Amino acid sequence: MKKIAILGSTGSIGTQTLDVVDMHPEHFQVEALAAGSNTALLIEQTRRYQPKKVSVGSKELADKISPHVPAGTKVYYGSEGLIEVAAGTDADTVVTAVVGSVGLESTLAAIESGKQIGLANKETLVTAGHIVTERAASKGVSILPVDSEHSAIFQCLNGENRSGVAGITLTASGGSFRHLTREQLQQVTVEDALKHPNWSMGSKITIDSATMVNKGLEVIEAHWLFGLDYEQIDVLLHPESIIHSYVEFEDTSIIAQLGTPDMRVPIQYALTYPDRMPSPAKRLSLAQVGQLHFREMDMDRFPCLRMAYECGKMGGTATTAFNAANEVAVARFLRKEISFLKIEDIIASVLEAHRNVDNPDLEQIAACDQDSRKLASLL
Ligand SMILES: NC(=O)C1=CN([C@@H]2O[C@H](COP(=O)(O)OP(=O)(O)OC[C@H]3O[C@@H](n4cnc5c(N)ncnc54)[C@H](OP(=O)(O)O)[C@@H]3O)[C@@H](O)[C@H]2O)C=CC1
Ligand SMILES: CC(=O)[C@@H](O)[C@H](O)COP(=O)(O)O
Ligand SMILES: [Mn+2]
Repeated sequence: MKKIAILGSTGSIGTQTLDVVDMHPEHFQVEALAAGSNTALLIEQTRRYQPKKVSVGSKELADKISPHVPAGTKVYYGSEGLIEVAAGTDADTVVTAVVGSVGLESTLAAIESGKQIGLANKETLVTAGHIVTERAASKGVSILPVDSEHSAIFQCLNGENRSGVAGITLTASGGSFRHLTREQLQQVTVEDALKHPNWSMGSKITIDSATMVNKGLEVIEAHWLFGLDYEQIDVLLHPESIIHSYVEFEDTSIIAQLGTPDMRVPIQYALTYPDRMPSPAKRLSLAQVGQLHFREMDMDRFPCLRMAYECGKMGGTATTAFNAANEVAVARFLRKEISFLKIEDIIASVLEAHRNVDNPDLEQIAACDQDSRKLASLL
């Protein structure tokens, strides 16, 4: 029986993690759940899974749900509540599925208390990868990837000697606007941007996919998860999202991981590794798929990917600034305050103003995050 805690249980990854639990109730016990503001769903989840601790975004929401949760469930709130859910129970594994760098503190708390991490919250590694990976290593804690591309790479590397790895390639669907030219991007709407061609995901990551920021975040995530140089990490356009990513070895062999696009597969693998169990995902029939397509990534069409590589190579607080600027810009786009193309303008302007700090500590990361957010909200 594996005991799990989920940060972001009401979101896309959180609810699919609970689908995995439902598939294998004899294998998993839910110890704790954290959500932001979806109190109705959190109450439903709490009644069903009877966790020992739950947390919501604010005191008001905690007061609202308290009368409706089972007597054995303690209710917490805010950033302290998130930390309590991450670190304050007997959970073996914490699935980090909140969106944004708000997940950093609770992920570090989970690591500090020796929990394995099922990492969906890529922004945490982007904003403070050196600190998160160092602390995990010093605590002997594994960070198991949930992100589909990183799960693919993780699976391809299974049993391989790392010295034989030449490089990895992350596949990218191209997002909602992959058929549009940059001219045409001037007219696009929030509603159109939220229609991802292959995956059903939360709104922030769906916009990140359309701007190619998602792949940029994933390049940086891969750098930290697998200890690879940026020169060893490539991105390839693959509209079908069937090949989830692949590793190329020194002898020219390539090992890829394939499957229908269904996040329950990588989520489950992160929870059951090194074992595999049946999944409700649809089986892949290559005969039915017939053809797969690939295109080289055009950095002029997707300048956010170029900026992500530049920040990753620069290191220091550059990736923190990139991430913070993007979080604010995407939130503004979703509120219909700015156009789609303004997202990349904001990121570029914040990076231009950014003064890099090498090997930053958490305080310097927090300062950079705040400054970048402030500027991004004014542009
Ligand atoms: N969705 C996917 O398929 C994939 C997602 N990821 C990554 O996983 C993470 C989650 O994405 P996704 O599930 O799509 O996002 P969603 O927006 O669907 O869900 C986000 C979750 O985080 C909760 N949340 C947000 N802010 C806070 C907060 N301050 N305190 C506590 N909880 C909070 C939300 O609660 P509430 O709704 O109650 O407010 C919700 O449960 C992201 O980092 C994303 O990049 C990676 C690969 C694939
Ligand atoms: C499901 C998943 O892992 C997402 O991060 C996905 O990768 C988004 O798709 P694209 O970024 O390739 O459009
Ligand atoms: Mn991904």
